[in-house]
Amino acid sequence: MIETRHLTKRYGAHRAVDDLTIQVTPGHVTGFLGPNGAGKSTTMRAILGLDRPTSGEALVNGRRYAGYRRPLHEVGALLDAGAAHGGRRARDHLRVLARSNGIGDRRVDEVLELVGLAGAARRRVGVLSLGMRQRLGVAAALLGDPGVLLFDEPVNGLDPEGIRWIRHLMRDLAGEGRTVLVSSHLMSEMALTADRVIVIGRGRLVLEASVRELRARFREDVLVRSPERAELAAVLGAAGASVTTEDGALLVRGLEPAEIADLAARRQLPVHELTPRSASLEDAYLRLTEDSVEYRAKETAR
Ligand SMILES: Nc1ncnc2c1ncn2[C@@H]1O[C@H](COP(=O)(O)OP(=O)(O)OP(=O)(O)O)[C@@H](O)[C@H]1O
Repeated sequence: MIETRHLTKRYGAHRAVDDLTIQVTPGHVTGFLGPNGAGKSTTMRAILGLDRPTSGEALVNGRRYAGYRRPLHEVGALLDAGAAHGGRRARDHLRVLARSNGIGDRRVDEVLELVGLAGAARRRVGVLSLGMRQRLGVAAALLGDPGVLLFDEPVNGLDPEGIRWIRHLMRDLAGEGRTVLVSSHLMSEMALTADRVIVIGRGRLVLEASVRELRARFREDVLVRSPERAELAAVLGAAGASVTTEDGALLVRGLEPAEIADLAARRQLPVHELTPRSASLEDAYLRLTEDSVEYRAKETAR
């Protein structure tokens, strides 16, 4: 479990994180979303004790990161794939980290195997591809078998196979009951990976919701097909819905799919299709954060 309470981080007069209170619970992948400069990395750094909050606090399992003697057992993080020393061999990089937390070499070999790097254990970090370095970062995060994991933009620069691997890994880790927080500025990516999202803008909380709630909130209409189209349209209209037709289908606003199905069933009107249609999550996200984009290109007049 990760919590921030009234977390504020100021750089000079600029509030990178502004009175942010969030809870990230175990058992699912939580997407941490916001435009560039929204404060995602700063929040993650505060959680990991790398940045000292100006006020408020960030806790992992009820304690500050600095309060843990062997923090790798509590929380693992993938922040910056370039962080490892380039001249060091992959396995040695992990061994140094492991030792500082009382973790033995056997676990090092286990995590190398787990991330598919066993064959590259003796290669120097500097010659590893970006994808392999990302895997090495994940191996480091998993060393202490922690219950809490943070990934900062983990798919950046990865090829499709690498992206699929990391998505599966995050879901598996959450499935094991761990707390998984993953930052991204792409809602489309999070729609595939996350169960819940926390959206921030200009350091402030914009929205905390499940992906399912988000889709429902941005529901546009329900597409309904029925051989008794006219009669069904009249029934739905009488129940307060606004109904239009398109391509032989009814487009219904103002009623939930279950209400539409119940009304049709009561009149014994057959329904061949009932499809709730939402604005794309990407559109929903853009609408949510449009006031908090730090730098925006000016619209060019044509
Ligand atoms: N060390 C620093 N000194 C001064 N300003 C900083 C520092 N670190 C971050 N900031 C500023 O704080 C704000 C939040 O930055 P942060 O990196 O947390 O955002 P982010 O959401 O992770 O963005 P991105 O998606 O671009 O990584 C930005 O305006 C950034 O310029």
